[in-house]
Amino acid sequence: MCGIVGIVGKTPVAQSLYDCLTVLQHRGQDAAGIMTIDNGVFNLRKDNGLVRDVFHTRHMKRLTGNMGIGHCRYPTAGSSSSAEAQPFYVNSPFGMAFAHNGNLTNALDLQIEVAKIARRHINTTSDSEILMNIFAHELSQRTTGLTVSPKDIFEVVTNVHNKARGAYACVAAIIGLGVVAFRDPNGIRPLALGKRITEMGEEYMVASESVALDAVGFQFIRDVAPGEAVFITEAGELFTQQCAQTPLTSPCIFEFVYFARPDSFIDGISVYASRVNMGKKLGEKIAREWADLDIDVVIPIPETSMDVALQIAITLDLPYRQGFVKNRYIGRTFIMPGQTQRKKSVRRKLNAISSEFKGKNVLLVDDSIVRGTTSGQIIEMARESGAKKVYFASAAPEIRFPNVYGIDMPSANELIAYGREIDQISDLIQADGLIFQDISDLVAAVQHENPQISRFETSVFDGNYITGDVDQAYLERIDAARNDQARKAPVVQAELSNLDMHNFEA
Ligand SMILES: O=P(O)(O)OC[C@H]1O[C@H](OP(=O)(O)OP(=O)(O)O)[C@H](O)[C@@H]1O
Ligand SMILES: NC(=O)CC[C@H](N)C(=O)O
Ligand SMILES: [Mg+2]
Repeated sequence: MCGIVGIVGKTPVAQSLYDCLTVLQHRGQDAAGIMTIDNGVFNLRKDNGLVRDVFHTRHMKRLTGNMGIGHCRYPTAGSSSSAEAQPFYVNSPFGMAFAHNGNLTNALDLQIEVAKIARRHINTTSDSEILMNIFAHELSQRTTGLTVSPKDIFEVVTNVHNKARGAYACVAAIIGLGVVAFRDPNGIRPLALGKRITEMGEEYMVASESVALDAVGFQFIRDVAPGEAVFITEAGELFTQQCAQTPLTSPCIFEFVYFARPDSFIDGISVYASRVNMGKKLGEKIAREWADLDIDVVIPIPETSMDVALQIAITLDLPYRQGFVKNRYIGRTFIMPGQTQRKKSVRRKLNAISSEFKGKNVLLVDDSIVRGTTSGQIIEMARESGAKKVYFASAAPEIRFPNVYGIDMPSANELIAYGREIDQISDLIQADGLIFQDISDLVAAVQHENPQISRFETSVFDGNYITGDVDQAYLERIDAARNDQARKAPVVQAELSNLDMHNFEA
């Protein structure tokens, strides 16, 4: 995923940007950055690490200015080098900071265009740096002098839509102009718009999730529409326009399953309510298909599955107990880079309360089973704690296809459900019974909160890639480039140490 935020304020914005990034941290734990504009000068701090580790007081003091953008990164393209932490910077035209959530599916083609036609140099392997240069090139083509109208900005975004494919929710801070944000024509990644009224006037903000607005006292105005661009001038005027010819809201359904915080609203859908609905649907399926099972207690696997599990217990009229304690100082395991790190983290992160398992038949609930890292180890822990039988329920269907739109699942072979039937998956994780949500029920659970949304991005479950440009050859290419084995290769490690030329330590 990745979290993005942009603010045009009336007073310094660094602290608000920082606070927003801390509540968007669940979207990206690998790197963080903030870039502000003060008197025609950019101030930048970015590095690998959690938000709280990247920004120290000395950095915050330097991030002066009433306008700026921020990013927290979960790499899904390029490398994990700190040089690929965002925001990126480009100096022409005007000077621009740029942050991106999502993943381009035509990055290679665009890179060639950027080099040959725009004659711009890309210094990293990040797709976001390419997208920034496409945007900058279109801006330079569209404008001659120093003045840029909202109409110019909207034409630039229209041209970006005509070129870029994949998922992109973006925010750019441009010297002398303001902040521009836009969302791809399918609206795969979320983007919310908010406003704060102060004595000095109105301040505007865009952010990946509405929780970021809540955190700093901005009022939610609405979601940025798929294909739409938002332009907030330096003076604080807001302009918006639809810039795509055929936009069709198709949010990524995995945002609702796992990524987003439950207290966020995305495209008019309460993430929390959608998870409760998932629990109801799955509970009803369990009641239908496992009518004679002897389940004593429902236990969630913290943290994301908790809302789903509680509703399953209510639907089945069974007790709900907290059988695992989560170490609050360990982040999310699924978005960690590399299987070795993910595997080690499960036991450090979760510990069982034996009394809740001893002599009982337990139903463990998780939001999803991706590589099976969590489920396998958790079932083992439940047995070690004395459970008699361990059943397992997943609020998402079987994940059998790679993700190309900003979730780091590049390789089908690494997915536990790839090429396997439910019984085989159950055997692998050593469950006494395994049940998955049906895809139609998952879609219904989310759609129930906003029936106007007719389509969701569901490729990891059904292999239907809505941008229409993902074929087998493409999937093989990203598998070869980004599977766990490829990322361990020594050449990549060597490359990482050479790339960093953006940061400076103070
Ligand atoms: O099958 P896997 O490859 O293990 O992936 C799925 C697991 O990873 C996620 O948890 P994570 O620890 O990332 O975050 P959470 O605390 O928000 O549940 C998700 O909630 C599942 O528990
Ligand atoms: N998950 C994301 O949104 C990642 C953004 C971008 N593709 C990167 O890898 O930095
Ligand atoms: Mg989890």
